[in-house]
Amino acid sequence: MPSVGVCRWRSSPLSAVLRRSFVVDLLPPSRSQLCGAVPCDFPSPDAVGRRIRLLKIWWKELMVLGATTTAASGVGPLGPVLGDFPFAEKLAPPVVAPTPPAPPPVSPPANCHASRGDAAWAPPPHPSARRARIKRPPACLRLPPPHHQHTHHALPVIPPPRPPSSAHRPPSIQDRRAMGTVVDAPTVVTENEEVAVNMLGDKKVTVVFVLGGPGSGKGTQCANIVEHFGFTHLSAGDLLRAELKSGSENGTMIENMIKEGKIVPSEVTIALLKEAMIKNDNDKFLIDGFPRNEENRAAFEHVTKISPAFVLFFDCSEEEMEKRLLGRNEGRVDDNIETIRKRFKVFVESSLPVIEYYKAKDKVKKIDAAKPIAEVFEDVKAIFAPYAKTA
Ligand SMILES: Nc1ncnc2c1ncn2[C@@H]1O[C@H](COP(=O)(O)OP(=O)(O)O)[C@@H](O)[C@H]1O
Ligand SMILES: O=c1ccn([C@@H]2O[C@H](COP(=O)(O)OP(=O)(O)O)[C@@H](O)[C@H]2O)c(=O)[nH]1
Repeated sequence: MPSVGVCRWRSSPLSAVLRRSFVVDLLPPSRSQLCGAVPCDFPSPDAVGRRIRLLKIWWKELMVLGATTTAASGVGPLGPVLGDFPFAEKLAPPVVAPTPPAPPPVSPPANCHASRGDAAWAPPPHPSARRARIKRPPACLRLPPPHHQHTHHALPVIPPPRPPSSAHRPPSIQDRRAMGTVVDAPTVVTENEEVAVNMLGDKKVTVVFVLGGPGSGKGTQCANIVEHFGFTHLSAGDLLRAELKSGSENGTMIENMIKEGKIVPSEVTIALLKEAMIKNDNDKFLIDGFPRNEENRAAFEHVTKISPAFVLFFDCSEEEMEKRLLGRNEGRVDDNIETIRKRFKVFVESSLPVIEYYKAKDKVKKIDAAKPIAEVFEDVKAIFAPYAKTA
């Protein structure tokens, strides 16, 4: 039974908050048999030690199950990664807790609809996992079987970007990246709700994604919406530009991606958006220029547990957008004809599918953005009327 356990570690893109994250992607069937992703934020070397010990125990369990490992670029098998872990040498000789015997076969609880052998079902938490107080979802919430799949899950929906060449094709690196994003407490993102139990805890937030090609007028209209409807404007592009100016460790990478019109890795952008939302007291956010691809979308929903109230889509011809961008005069490194053409291509290939995704959920409000600014805003106002400031 070829099961695959993959592990990687990474540091937060925010240099100010140096938190190490260990992510284990367990691909089916191990994922359901064991524990899914292991959420590990490491505030201190002691905590690192505890988590490493836990991971080692889980690793042994995988071995008991006959798992094999697969290495792929940027992702390493668990064993070597543990050895490479930067804090490992700071630990006293690692005390590996005695591995309890593999748990005996257990039947699913009566109130669980999944049956034994069903990929959705998993045995109860291993005692060692309980000791470490890792939050685990109820067994029934883990990996629903295909015929029960809903759009939102405790685990991210991995969109099918291309048909698998064989039934057992392992997920791509992009799939794994989307799957492996760290979560603190698996929670279901609710459908058709403007707000959900989310990363902001009890604070209910309304999020509107503002999408459209480069130069379609997203930023211009967001400024109007802020003024009239009291939203907070979070431009993903502006956050990335600020991050690169701050001298962040990701600065060079961000700069290169922007110059090339490419999409910055999700974890970087999402960390910035997340931080901005947490810092802000407002409960209404316009997220401008994000998500730019399907991976951005799945990772954002997975990490924040926030589903947008709707998507405001500024529809505009490339000809008009090109004219506007060349006349924008903001000194941006990407407002040159060569990069503009690349950005258009990325928009069509990567961002339009996100709009299609939300269209299928009836969440897209399309605006004719080719009209003059004031006329576009008249259409925008009609959409935002329910959010009119009451004060
Ligand atoms: N409806 C419009 N008609 C003409 N020019 C516009 C319109 N909307 C925005 N612009 C101008 O086009 C440029 C790009 O707009 P911007 O809001 O920065 O686009 P985006 O945020 O989508 O990249 C800016 O110089 C802006 O003043
Ligand atoms: O979520 C985002 C938003 C922006 N960008 C990068 O930032 C650039 C500028 O984006 P912005 O939204 O500021 O401008 P637009 O292209 O919409 O005019 C893009 O081309 C990308 O390289 C990104 O990678 N991810």
